[in-house]
Amino acid sequence: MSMEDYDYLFKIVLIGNAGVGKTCLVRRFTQGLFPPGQGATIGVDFMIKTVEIKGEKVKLQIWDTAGQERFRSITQSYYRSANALILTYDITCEDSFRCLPEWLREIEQYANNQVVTILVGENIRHNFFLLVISCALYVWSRNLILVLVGNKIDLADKREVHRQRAEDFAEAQSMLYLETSAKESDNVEKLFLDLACELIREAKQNKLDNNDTAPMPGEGKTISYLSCCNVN
Ligand SMILES: Nc1nc2c(ncn2[C@@H]2O[C@H](COP(=O)(O)OP(=O)(O)OP(=O)(O)O)[C@@H](O)[C@H]2O)c(=O)[nH]1
Repeated sequence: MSMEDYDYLFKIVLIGNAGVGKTCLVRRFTQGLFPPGQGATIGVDFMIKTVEIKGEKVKLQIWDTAGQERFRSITQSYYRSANALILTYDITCEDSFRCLPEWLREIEQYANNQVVTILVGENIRHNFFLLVISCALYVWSRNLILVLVGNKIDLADKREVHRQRAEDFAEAQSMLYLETSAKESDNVEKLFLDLACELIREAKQNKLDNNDTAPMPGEGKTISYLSCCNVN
C-alpha cells in the first residue's frame, strides 16, 4: 500500500501473559471472528486493518506478541517502535493481573519511546502499587502512555479480578481502563478505534511525527493517552 492509500499509519503492539486473549482480540477486530481452538502465538504476528475516522484513512499495523516467556527476547524488540501498546490481562486469571508490574518493567526497559497501553483487566494489590507508580512515572517521563485492558468479560462467573481493583490500578497510573470480550465482541472495536482517534489527535498536535508513521526499530512516537472520540 502506498502512502496515498492512507492518511495515517500507526503501529500498535499487544503484550500480556500467554492465554489472555491477545490474538483473539486482534482477530476479532481485524477479521470479525473468534477463532476456535486458537493456538499460542509463536514469536510475533501482525495484521493490518484500515479504518476511516472522520473522513481520514487510518492504517493500523497491529502486532500480536507471544506471551510465553521463552519468546520474550524476540517480542521485546517490538516494543520500542510502537505508537501504542495494549497491555492485556485476563479477568478470570489472577496471575495475569499480578504479572502487570512485570510487564511495566519490560516496557520501562525496552520501549524506548511512546506507548499507549490499554489495560483490560482488574485491580491490583496494595503491595505493588509503589512499583507500579514508579514505573508509570518513568513511562510518563519518557512520554510513554500505558493503557490497560481486561479481557474475557463473557466469563463473568469465573472472574478473579474485580473491576474496581483494575480501575484503581489504572487510575493510579493515569491509564485508560477497558474490559473486553474477544468472544462476544464487547468493546473490541472501541478499544482500537478510540486508540486510533487518540493517535490521530496526538499526531495533529505535532506530538507525533506522522511523516514517518511506519516506525523502524529504535524509533518511537509521542502520544498521550486516549479519550473516547466519535468515529464516523
Ligand atoms: N471466553 C473467552 N475466551 C477467550 C477470549 N479471548 C480469548 N479466549 C480464549 O483464550 C485462549 C487464549 O487465547 P489467545 O488469543 O490465543 O491468547 P494469547 O494472549 O494470544 O496467547 P499467547 O499467544 O500464548 O500469548 C483461547 O482458548 C481463546 O479461545 C474471550 O474474550 N472470552
